[in-house]
Amino acid sequence: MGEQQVRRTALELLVRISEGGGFSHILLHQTIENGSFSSKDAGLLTELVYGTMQRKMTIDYYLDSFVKRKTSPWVNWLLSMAVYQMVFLDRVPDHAVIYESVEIAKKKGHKGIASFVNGVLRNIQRKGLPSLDDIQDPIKRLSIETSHPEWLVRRFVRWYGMEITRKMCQKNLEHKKVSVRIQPLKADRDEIIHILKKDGIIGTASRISSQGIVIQKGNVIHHPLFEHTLTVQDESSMLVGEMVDAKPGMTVLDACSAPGGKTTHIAEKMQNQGKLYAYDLHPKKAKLVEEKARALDLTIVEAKGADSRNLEPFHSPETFDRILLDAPCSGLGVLRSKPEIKYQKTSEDIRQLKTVQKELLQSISPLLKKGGKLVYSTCTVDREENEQMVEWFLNHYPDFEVDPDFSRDLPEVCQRLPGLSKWGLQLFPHDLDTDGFFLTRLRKKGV
Ligand SMILES: C[S@@+](CC[C@H](N)C(=O)[O-])C[C@H]1O[C@@H](n2cnc3c(N)ncnc32)[C@H](O)[C@@H]1O
Repeated sequence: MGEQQVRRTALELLVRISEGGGFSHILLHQTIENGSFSSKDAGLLTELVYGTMQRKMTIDYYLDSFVKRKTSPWVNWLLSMAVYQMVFLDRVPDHAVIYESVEIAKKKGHKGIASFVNGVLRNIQRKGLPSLDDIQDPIKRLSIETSHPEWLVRRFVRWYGMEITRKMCQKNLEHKKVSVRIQPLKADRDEIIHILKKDGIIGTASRISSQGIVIQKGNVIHHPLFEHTLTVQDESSMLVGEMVDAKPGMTVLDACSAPGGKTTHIAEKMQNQGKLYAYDLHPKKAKLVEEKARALDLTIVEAKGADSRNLEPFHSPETFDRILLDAPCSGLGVLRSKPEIKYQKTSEDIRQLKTVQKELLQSISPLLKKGGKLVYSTCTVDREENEQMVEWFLNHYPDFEVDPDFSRDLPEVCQRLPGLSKWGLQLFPHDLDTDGFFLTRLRKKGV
């Protein structure tokens, strides 16, 4: 496949993602799996899609003074992709970027569009880009410089201050390393690191989970160990499995389980002994949990499609030793792998999600045994969905408290992070190079 075909595919994906036709990481994965991409082509495709999407607001700022007429979405994305390569990538010389972009414009549009694209890009080359220093307001500047909508930057700054917000927004522009979790009933972490090394994949032991390996070099997805022994999982998510504190023989509920990364981790911690009920609102997604558990030989998992706001027909009060509520959330912690989220989410979405989070907490909490533990987690950096949600819950359910052992039980590397508060731990992406993530562990009083 030639580079021009890769660029055309990248353009199609960018248009689709921006029109809400799918998440970037899923579409990229499917396109690469189904197409005949060499690993070099797959690398370029990923770079173009992620890079252009990540930097869209900065690129729009640059393009603004050069594009004086309304353009169709694909032309806008074609120009954006070209600017991304000219400004942020060294690998292709500008004249080649302009040539390729004009060729694509000719094929996809007509001569007029091709000459418009040529004109804009040559103008940029000749005149240079406007300076970001012209933006006086520091919030606006950070917003444009790091491509995060202004309302979001204001929200972050209000809660976490300018310094943390800046570090987080800058981190969100970087590539994220892949990490995997080993199935400990099948393999030993050091052994796996050794096997991977022999196959040219360099992995290092996670500081967050005893089962985690951070991949420093190489592609683990096509390794024969994948699927039956290894699960791709961000280290922040592994922290959940560590903190649920599930033991062999317990009865455990995972209320929002799909696609099953945390369910299977908990089942591993239980050494596949006891019972683990895993629900998800969408039966199709619950099937994924079942498949994942089967692939890892974890037979204690029973996955079902159900609304966890109404589990009464299935379970009596005070049934579970442990409950995980990995709640549906705004996803503002995973902007490195789903950059489009930052442009699509609204404060109204957050308001609606908070209602669901509250309803879930209300309905599952009676199912926990006295003395039992409930982990509440989200993959977002949003105080309303995190700390304030915990505060609301504890105010309304005085039979719960933040587990006094919560911070003591955290891995050492998490114990002095700035996001640790009396409500739980807010991990920022720049803290430990993970996703942004929140978790807390609550305990039902009475024993
Ligand atoms: C953050 S994801 C869970 C990720 C999962 N714990 C993992 O580690 O793979 C939240 C999940 O909650 C599910 N969900 C949303 N509302 C729900 C509800 N009312 N009852 C059960 N599941 C729900 C969504 O379908 C989604 O799969």
